[in-house]
Amino acid sequence: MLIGCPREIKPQEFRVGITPAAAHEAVAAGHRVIIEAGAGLGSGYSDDDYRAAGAGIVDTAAEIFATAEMVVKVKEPQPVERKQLREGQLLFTYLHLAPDAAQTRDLLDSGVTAIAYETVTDRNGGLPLLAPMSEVAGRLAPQVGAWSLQKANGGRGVLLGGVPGVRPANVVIVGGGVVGTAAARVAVGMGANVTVLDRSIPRMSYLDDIFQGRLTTQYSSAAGLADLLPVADMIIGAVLIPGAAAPKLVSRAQLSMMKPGAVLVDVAIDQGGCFETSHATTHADPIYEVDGVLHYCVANMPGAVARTSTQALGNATLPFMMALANKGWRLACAEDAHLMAGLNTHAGHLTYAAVGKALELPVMDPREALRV
Ligand SMILES: NC(=O)C1=CN([C@@H]2O[C@H](COP(=O)(O)OP(=O)(O)OC[C@H]3O[C@@H](n4cnc5c(N)ncnc54)[C@H](O)[C@@H]3O)[C@@H](O)[C@H]2O)C=CC1
Ligand SMILES: CC(=O)C(=O)O
Ligand SMILES: [Mg+2]
Repeated sequence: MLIGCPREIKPQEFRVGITPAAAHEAVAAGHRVIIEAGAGLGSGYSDDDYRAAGAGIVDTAAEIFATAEMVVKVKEPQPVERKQLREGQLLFTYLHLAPDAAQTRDLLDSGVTAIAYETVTDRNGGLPLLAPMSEVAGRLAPQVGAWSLQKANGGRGVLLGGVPGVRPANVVIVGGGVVGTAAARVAVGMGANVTVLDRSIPRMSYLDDIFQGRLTTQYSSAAGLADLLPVADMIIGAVLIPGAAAPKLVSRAQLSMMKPGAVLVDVAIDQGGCFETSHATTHADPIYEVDGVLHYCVANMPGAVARTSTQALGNATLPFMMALANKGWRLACAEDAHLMAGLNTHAGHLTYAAVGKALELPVMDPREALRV
């Protein structure tokens, strides 16, 4: 199979979809790999690193979209990329379609077969291609939140860990999955007073066990979260209902209950955000203020630490990329229900139920799509 990887063009996105190590494995298995010149530079990989792995370097993304049978990326295709996708081509990348009607329309119009990293599942009920980036974004969340709390950045001038004789900051984490757990680890490590809200009691038991009393767990209800708004210095939004638009857990009216200069870090922004006042921002201009409360809503947080993130993502995507290349998407998905869970669009059909529900579009059963 001809596998292509263009340079990411989303603002400040420095990750790359295929590492030299992954290119090497694909070439060793008899596939051809083409990489856009400079695609790896932001993650510290030169064109020569890819050449040494047996990949070809091409000058333009257009060549990749025109020729590759499978396009492997990191972020959702941008409008100029979407115009180049076509029926019979496989796209393997993050999509986050539920909050993105325009992208969904374009993918359906193109006819491309699109497998979304974030909806591929595993046998433990996890999301193996989302998890590595959630590990990164979760660790970054208290770090960017702490920076936002600094006075010069508009925050309330609170140090996360406090100092002897002065209380630490109160950090509330809504959603105790992969992002929430990683965020808790860093926030606890920085000395903050941490509360994690979730709706899964087994998950809260797990957190209670591993943190040994260094954080508090609380069942996530609207009333319980409202009680925490006046005391929180930082709230990290880390909820997920796989593939679906994020539920809105803090309304605009509730911002007035918060301390001026407190910060909301909405990691769930890629699924539309879990605070009513969230809208996606970029690394170039990450923070804005509404009613005195700061919002950090960068939808590609892991891009900030591109080298770590590219390696972590590449480790997770490699076995699935190889299965798709070795078997073709139909056989690979027919043999692996977890990979099939990643299928979001095929030949003009939407094949992911939660996206159809969010966007009020008809959905084809992915098993039926295998026959189309
Ligand atoms: N902004 C960025 O750069 C990145 C964003 N993300 C996003 O972060 C979000 C979280 O991802 P993961 O932690 O991997 O998901 P996860 O599935 O591991 O965890 C989500 C948790 O939310 C909980 N939950 C669901 N509804 C809830 C509610 N109403 N109240 C409290 N908890 C609730 C679930 O029980 C689960 O424990 C996703 O939207 C993901 O796409 C992930 C990586 C990077
Ligand atoms: C998960 C995601 O959207 C990201 O890593 O950018
Ligand atoms: Mg994202």
